[in-house]
Amino acid sequence: MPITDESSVVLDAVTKTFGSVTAVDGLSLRINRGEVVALLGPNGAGKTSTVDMILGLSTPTTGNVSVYGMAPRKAVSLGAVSAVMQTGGLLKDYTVAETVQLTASLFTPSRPVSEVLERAGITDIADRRVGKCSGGEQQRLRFALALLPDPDLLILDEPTTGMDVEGRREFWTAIREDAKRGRTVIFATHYLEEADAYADRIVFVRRGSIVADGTAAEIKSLASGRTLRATVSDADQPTIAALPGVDSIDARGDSLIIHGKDVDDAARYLLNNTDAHDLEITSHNLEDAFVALTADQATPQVQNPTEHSRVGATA
Ligand SMILES: Nc1ncnc2c1ncn2[C@@H]1O[C@H](COP(=O)(O)OP(=O)(O)OP(=O)(O)O)[C@@H](O)[C@H]1O
Repeated sequence: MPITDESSVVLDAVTKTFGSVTAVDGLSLRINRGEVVALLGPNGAGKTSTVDMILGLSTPTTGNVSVYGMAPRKAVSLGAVSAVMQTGGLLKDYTVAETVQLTASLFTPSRPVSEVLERAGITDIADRRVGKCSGGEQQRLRFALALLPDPDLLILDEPTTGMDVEGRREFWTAIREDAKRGRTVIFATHYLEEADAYADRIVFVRRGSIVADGTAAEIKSLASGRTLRATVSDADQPTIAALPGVDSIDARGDSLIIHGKDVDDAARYLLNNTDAHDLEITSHNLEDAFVALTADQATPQVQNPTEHSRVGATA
């Protein structure tokens, strides 16, 4: 269907409660066309609840969700949105091609079977029975099925759970290749490396709210800081602790571990004034950011803006 709205998905102050549990807590988010967005967060953060509302499988308790300016269910019924779910929906005795053929007969219009098999990278296993396919192959089959209506928006909820490394890599290669055509992709994951490798934008969700929104590099920079390790026997720790940029010092035998936003001054001090050697400076990675963002105490450097268009991480 021709889509004119620049935004694929808009969530406006969306809350979803289940009894006394608040799964989604006043979440606002705008996803533009062509973005590949990871909803990243720990277990129970509210990712699936959010995805379900975008798919029209459930409705917000308060707030509003629109997909291409429509109610989600309408967008799904028009073929503008497809989903690749984790489990279910496949009959083990059919072959891969028969499964796609059968599903294609439900859609009018539908992309050709051979085309979606090709795009999902499963042409070579078209004659294999579904029951004999690996987890990764079955997920690529689900991906092929999701492509039949040629959706503008593809939604994947933890699509690679239980898959081995190779299966995951092949699955994501197929998704990424397809996304190059301009399809909007939203996927929920708690695999940091998946979000890092495959998303243009990471929306970090914690306890039903967005705590960070930006590129992987921007999210990583939220765990901003460096660690300086050195072997040193004569360092004056109070002097180092007072240097600009230094947050904390850990002494372990002859090793000194200095943490801080910027440890260049500390390195300079050590080299000029002590017998320090074997200096090593490391920066934090996405995993550090994940730990910082999911820590129980709210991290002071992370804001929680109420409106999330492509704002970048808010450090
Ligand atoms: N149908 C439901 N009834 C009751 N509570 C629910 C229901 N669905 C979700 N919840 C609760 O809402 C919270 C958010 O769950 P949700 O599945 O959205 O999180 P998630 O980020 O997808 O987690 P995971 O990574 O473990 O799948 C959790 O506390 C969960 O137990």
